[in-house]
Amino acid sequence: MLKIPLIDAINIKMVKSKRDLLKSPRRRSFTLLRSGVRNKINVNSGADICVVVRVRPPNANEQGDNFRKIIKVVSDEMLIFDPKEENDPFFYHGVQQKGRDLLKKANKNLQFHFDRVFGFEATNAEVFEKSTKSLIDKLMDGYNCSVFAYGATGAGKTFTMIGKPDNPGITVLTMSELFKRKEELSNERDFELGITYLEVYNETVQDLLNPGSPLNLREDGKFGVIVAGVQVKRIESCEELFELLQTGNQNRTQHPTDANAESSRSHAVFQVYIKMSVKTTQQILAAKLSMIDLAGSERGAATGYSGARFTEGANINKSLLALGNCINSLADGQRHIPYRDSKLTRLLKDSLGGNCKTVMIANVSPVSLNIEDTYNTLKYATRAKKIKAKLKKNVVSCSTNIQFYIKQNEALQQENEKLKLEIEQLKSQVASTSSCTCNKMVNIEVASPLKQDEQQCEEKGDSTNLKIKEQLKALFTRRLILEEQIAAVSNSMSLFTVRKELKEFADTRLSGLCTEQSDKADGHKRLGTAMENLQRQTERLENDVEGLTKQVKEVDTEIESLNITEDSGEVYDYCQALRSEVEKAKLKSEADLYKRKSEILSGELRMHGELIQRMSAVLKPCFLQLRGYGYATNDMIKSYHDLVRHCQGFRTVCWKDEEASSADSGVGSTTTVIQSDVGENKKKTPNNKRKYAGDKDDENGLNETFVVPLSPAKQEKVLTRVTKTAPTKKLAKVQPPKLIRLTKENKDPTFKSSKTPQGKSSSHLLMNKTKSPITTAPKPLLKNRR
Ligand SMILES: Nc1ncnc2c1ncn2[C@@H]1O[C@H](COP(=O)(O)OP(=O)(O)OP(=O)(O)O)[C@@H](O)[C@H]1O
Repeated sequence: MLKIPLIDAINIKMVKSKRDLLKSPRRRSFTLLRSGVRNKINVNSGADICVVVRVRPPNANEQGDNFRKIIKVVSDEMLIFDPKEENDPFFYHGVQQKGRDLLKKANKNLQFHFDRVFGFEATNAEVFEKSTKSLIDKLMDGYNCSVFAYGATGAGKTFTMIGKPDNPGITVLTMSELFKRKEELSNERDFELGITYLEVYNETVQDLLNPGSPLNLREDGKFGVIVAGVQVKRIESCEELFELLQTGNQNRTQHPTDANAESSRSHAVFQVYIKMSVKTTQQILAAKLSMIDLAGSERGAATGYSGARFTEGANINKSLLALGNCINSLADGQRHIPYRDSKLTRLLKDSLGGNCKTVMIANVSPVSLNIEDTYNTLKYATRAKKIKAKLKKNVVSCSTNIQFYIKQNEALQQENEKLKLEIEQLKSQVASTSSCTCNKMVNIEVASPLKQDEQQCEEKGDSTNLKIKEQLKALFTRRLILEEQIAAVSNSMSLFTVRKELKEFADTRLSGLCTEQSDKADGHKRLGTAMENLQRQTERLENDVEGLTKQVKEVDTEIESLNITEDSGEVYDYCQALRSEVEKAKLKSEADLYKRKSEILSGELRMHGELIQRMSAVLKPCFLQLRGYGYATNDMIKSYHDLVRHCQGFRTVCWKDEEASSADSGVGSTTTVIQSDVGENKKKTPNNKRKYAGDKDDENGLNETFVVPLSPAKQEKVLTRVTKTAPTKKLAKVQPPKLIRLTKENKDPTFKSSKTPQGKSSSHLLMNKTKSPITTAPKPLLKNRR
């Protein structure tokens, strides 16, 4: 059996003494009434919550003499519950008695005062005028407002809140007033309105405008209660709103009850979010209006339901009990309000008491059939009257506003930069997928002249040209596609080659660094697998290129077979235009390749930079420690200083006979090897500076032999420059230098292989005197390494 939750909730607060606890709830409430407030349950006129009561007219079942009226509306603010029946004379032995019939239950004849009492005849429009219309002012000032419709099932809550299309309820009327006000203030403020329409059914929250899976409630320190995943719909007009409300109501859970054939079995929560920017002050005002049509309270025992209906009723009562408890706690000014007891109270946390202007509409039935429900509702409403609210304007101050905009601006700028970058990336992607683009381009660019030609040809009645052009177009389109494919494949191959080289370098680096054989082996293995993959892919691509090139040849043969020469006139021009399109596409893919290569290489360069930094971080402390403890050999110190100078940008210069060791030291790539032979009479002077090809001021430089690992073209250039320098010319008079291109093949005895880190010899250019300096033991004049 279900309890009557609201009575319990209210009565718990009515316990005055221990003895009261022994009494039944029914007697307890009478105790309260007797103790001073009998016949006048007054409301605290200073209370913040506005409570109005609406008495609905009796329905068809309640008409007639079966039920007596239990509500008498005395004035706009007062009603009498279960009034005394004055015209009900009591006769005893045929004589009219002054007292009442003691066998009949006494009428309660209780006065209830509210902010407003509406009788049968009151329309929705009147209810709106006297209850929720004033909320619009509050909303415009940035205060949250909420409206509750409370009452037993069939008491007229939905009729009051939603109404019918020909008799709209207070939700629609309030909203249309809001729109009216918005229009009036449009010169001063910018408005944004969004609505949500939710239902709480069986302790789950559903979006009525976008039905789906149940939604979760979250609490946010800043924004209060948040319904995760709810869709806020923007609305611009009242008509739009009415449609949305109707849609929502159709999705609402309804089941017939004894009292109402269309009873809503869920709590419907309609919320409007209003954001207003005051144009002059830049203030932002935010407010929320919540309009709640609660599910009808019911007495489980009376309904006699079981199964799903029973659970449904139990949940409705549970949430209404929780709401009653919250109202009691708020009315008593307690600090802890048990909002978390149900989904309904959690959802309405910021709409009930606290920072909110609240209107409660208590709907009651006027006849004795529902006397208990009506009495409970009136007591509930009386209790709610005591809730105090602490209204707080939701204003975003001007300065905060500026900060907000500054932040927003920064965020937007960042986003802008990001988007710019993305656009650039997309552009390059589009360029790299030029195959399709170019394809389209040909089709477009070629199609348009072809169309013009078509017309011209038709005019001239010359269909042969048109036919050839069509053939040409088809062939060149095919060729273009093939060229694109070849370019894509060749580009990939070319990139693979670069990658392979980089991998080889990486392996050499690793070998040079690894101290453990196992590490080396691991590195080699990894590299081996990567290289195998690259090799396989390259081979596959090579096959592809072969096939594609064959196809290109076939296309070319077909084009040639058309025999188009300069004499072919416009057909020739057309053919040339198509050819240049193909060439353009080829050039573009070449450019793409260079771009891609440079990207890879700059990545590698960055990585090298990092690597060097990390190596220095390891090497320097090691060296300092060794030197500090006196373990560093002279060679070590020399090598370290060479390295430092190398890093400073100096090229290392070594004597020819020292070249091998220099190469071994791993700095061979920029080593300039100097071979001196005039040297018999020249002493190695430690303080001599290094000499380079460009040095003009020291004759010592004349006798030097440079071994420069440069490309042949660059070598020639360097040598030309060297031979033209003044001292060199001087020497040339005496003994002109002989240029020898050194390769392994020419087996020149003076050739000394400068080994690359991979151990490969590279071609070097040697400049020395005709007398072979190597045959005599070279005596370096310069001490060029410290
Ligand atoms: N003020 C009124 N004037 C005329 N008819 C009314 C009035 N109030 C309610 N009714 C009628 O009473 C019936 C029940 O009303 P309504 O559906 O609004 O009840 P309810 O409180 O929402 O019930 P439930 O909680 O079960 O959904 C409806 O047919 C409605 O048209």
